[in-house]
Amino acid sequence: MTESKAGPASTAGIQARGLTKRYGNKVVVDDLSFTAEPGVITGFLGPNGAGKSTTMRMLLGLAKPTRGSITIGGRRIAELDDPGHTIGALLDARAVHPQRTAFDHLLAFAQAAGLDRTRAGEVLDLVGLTAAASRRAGEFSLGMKQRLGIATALLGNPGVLVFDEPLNGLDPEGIRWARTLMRNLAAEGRTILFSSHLMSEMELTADRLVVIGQGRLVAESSLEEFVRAHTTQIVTVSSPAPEDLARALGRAGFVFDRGETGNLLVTGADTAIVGKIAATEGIPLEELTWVRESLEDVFLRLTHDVTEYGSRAA
Ligand SMILES: Nc1ncnc2c1ncn2[C@@H]1O[C@H](COP(=O)(O)OP(=O)(O)OP(=O)(O)O)[C@@H](O)[C@H]1O
Repeated sequence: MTESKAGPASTAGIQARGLTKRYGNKVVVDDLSFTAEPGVITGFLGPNGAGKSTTMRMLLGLAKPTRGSITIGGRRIAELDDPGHTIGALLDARAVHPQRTAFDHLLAFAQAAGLDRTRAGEVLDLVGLTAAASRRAGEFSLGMKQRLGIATALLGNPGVLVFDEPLNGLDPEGIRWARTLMRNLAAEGRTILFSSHLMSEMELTADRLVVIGQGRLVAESSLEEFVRAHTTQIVTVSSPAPEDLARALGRAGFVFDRGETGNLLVTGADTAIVGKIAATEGIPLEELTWVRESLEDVFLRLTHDVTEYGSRAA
């Protein structure tokens, strides 16, 4: 391979259009449309069972859509001239032959794809596994298996990379490494689609978010827009006369919850308004500050209604 160390041979985006998958009576992916663009890390976020893996499997031609399509640059995987150089994927890091060494694992994939054996060494290096090249994959920790899976996905130097829960099992240093790697791959113009069920992982890694719940699209936007559109500001206020304060806020039409320390959590207000109400009514205050709803809370709220396992996610 001559182009293996340079950028990808070609890049294209991923487009899902009305993608639907039914298993028996169950619709697991439901009329899903989204895009993932070159040069961008697209985070594919959804609770357990939301349909992320099924969507990725349809992209890779491992499951057949019941309706709709998911394509790379407008072409289904079966229609690509050179799929091995176009798309690489990590679907299940545990799917390794336990007796094979890391190098032999990569060599087997490289040979099947018609790649030079030197490429196996190159990708081992890229994922920091050179020192473990002759160790059996069966002895690897999940984090090391994730690295090996990422190396396998990179073998053909593809322009499109699909990673299913790549941060699972990685330690903090490994997570930082994977984030930097994805960022560098995107900076080279590649399309990166990576899934997670944790907003905290997305928050620090993704540029754009595609959020799904029970197979349906819940949100698709840049991370910035997502924050702007969905996070609400909550004012936390406490007083030695909490019932007077609660009545005053209620009269002013504000919605609030009661916090654990006797404080009131007011949604849709700012500190100036709450302070003014208290001052007008002569109610003394002990604390008056605001907190932004966490993105994890936003994600749980948005997906709760459409989430089969909503009660378990709490
Ligand atoms: N081959 C199959 N036959 C029947 N049902 C399936 C099949 N594959 C997936 N499902 C069901 O489809 C739903 C979506 O599963 P999928 O693995 O795509 O979700 P996910 O978002 O990747 O979740 P997780 O994070 O738990 O892997 C689940 O209810 C799952 O049980």
